[in-house]
Amino acid sequence: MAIAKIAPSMLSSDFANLASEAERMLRLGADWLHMDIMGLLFGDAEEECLLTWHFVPNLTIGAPVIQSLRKHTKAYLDCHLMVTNPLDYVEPFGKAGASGFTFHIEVTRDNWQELIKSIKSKGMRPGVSLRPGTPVEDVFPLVEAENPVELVLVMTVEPGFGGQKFMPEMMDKVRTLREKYPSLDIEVDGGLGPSTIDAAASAGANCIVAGSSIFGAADPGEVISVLRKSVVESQNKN
Ligand SMILES: O=C(CO)[C@H](O)[C@H](O)COP(=O)(O)O
Ligand SMILES: [Fe+2]
Repeated sequence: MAIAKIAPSMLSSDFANLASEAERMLRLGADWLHMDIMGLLFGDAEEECLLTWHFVPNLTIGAPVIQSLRKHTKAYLDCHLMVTNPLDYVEPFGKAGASGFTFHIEVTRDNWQELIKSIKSKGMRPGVSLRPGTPVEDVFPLVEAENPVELVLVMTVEPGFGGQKFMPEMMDKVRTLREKYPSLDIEVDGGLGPSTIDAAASAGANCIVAGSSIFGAADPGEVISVLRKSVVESQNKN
């Protein structure tokens, strides 16, 4: 059975105090720290990408920040790369101490085999993510490959920003993946919190990313335990 992992999205933390925010999340029960890397070239149309030079309309952090944080924690750093050229970042993220390296399928149609191999060669765990408009079938070959991804991240908001509304219709993708791959790590990301977790957990998600609902709560530790309880209870029912 895929183990429950609660991953606070550090995008909602106080970046000026990243090390202490990370330590606080781990002390409150987090399993992983989700690091949102947003940068060059992420757009719906290739032409749009070339014009805007962004994959999402935002910029966050890069490998130097991962390297700095790594000096303060041994935690699993679950890196979600919203960039159009992930292959260029494998080496710097590997050197910086990233644990998981999740890239987007939309920008890796031609080179995902090379990318997975490269991620593993740098000692990281490969994952693939899909935007809300991308069909779930697109990631099947990557899970079934001889050298497969070990995690599928189903975006439950349009990538780019924290604090958006959860898209329940994405749960069909999670259900499909869970039926096909009983022990796969299936991660959901965007708008997760106490009011949406049951939908994700009952669909079969086991890795839960949550930013604003944890960092914005009066009692973040309580939110982490509510998220975990929902995943564990759903798994026990099945
Ligand atoms: O990948 C992301 C955005 O692209 C973030 O991980 C995600 O939005 C988490 O934030 P929140 O829980 O506040 O929705
Ligand atoms: Fe993310």
